[in-house]
Amino acid sequence: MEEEKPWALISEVGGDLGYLEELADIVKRHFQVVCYKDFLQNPELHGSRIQAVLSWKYHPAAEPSLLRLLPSLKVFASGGVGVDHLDVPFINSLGVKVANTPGVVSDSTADIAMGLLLASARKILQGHQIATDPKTDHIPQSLMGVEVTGSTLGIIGMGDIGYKIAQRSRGFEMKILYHNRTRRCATDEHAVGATFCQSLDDLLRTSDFIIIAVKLTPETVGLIGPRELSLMKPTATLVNISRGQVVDQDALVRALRAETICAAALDVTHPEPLPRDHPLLRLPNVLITPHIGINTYSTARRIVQRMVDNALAAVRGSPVPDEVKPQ
Ligand SMILES: O=C(O)[C@H](O)CO
Repeated sequence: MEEEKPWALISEVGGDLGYLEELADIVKRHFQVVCYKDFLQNPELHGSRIQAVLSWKYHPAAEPSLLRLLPSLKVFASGGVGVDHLDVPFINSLGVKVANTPGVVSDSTADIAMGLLLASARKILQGHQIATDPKTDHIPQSLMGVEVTGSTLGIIGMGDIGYKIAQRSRGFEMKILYHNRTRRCATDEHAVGATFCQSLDDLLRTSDFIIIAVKLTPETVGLIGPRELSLMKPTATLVNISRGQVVDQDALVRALRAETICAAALDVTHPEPLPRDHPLLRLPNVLITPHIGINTYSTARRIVQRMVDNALAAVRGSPVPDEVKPQ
């Protein structure tokens, strides 16, 4: 007789995890699935049998009051690499493991960083607007962009994503500087031609493009504040694909308004989305995307498969491949 599949709680199909039926199907191969809204209809019935939560970005089941309704829960399997939306020590204190999906998100996140850099430097969105505006019959001078090829790129945070960004920048013959808590080994540096910059200030002073790829931790909150922005060249562009909290947004607005830096391209903000009247949404030298760094079909499939692998391991009592330990 086939063994009964364990139960998992996911978001509603059409919601985050299940935005493609296909993604929910990957989970359903291994789990009996309860969607969040069905769970809320009858928390007593479902709560006692759910052993895994599979969550993509923020999930309301991460709230302590809800977690307490899941006495059989063994694992909170989160999609993506950042777990800043989860209270890991609290979840662990309930005997529940936390897992993320590092590695599988790096390529698509590095791609979006390069996409933002290029789109901002070469004013691709403004170009599209002009090209599609029926009233426009000339190309304004303001559409002159910044040359990417041969420029200096400063990468803040040289983990997997930062490294993939460096690999991509080589194709643009960029001079690559990086700042990281720990220096990469000489082989890694050589392979991408990256130079370690112990001093963040030096990196900020010399880079034409700066990409932030650090994790959100208490140490990185506000890492780029008024002082750091003031060190950047007036021709420099700041790209953030990490978390909004790493940049002091008020200071960024001031720097962009005063044009003490040239532009910013942000896949992340704080909060997300920004209030509709936020000044960052009105500035002509800002490009914003709604945290879509990992949003590709193949990355999504890999993430969900990885969440399933982590969840199954926890349910079976095996070591969880991507377990996140409290910092
Ligand atoms: O952390 C990540 O992997 C992405 O930013 C999605 O949250």
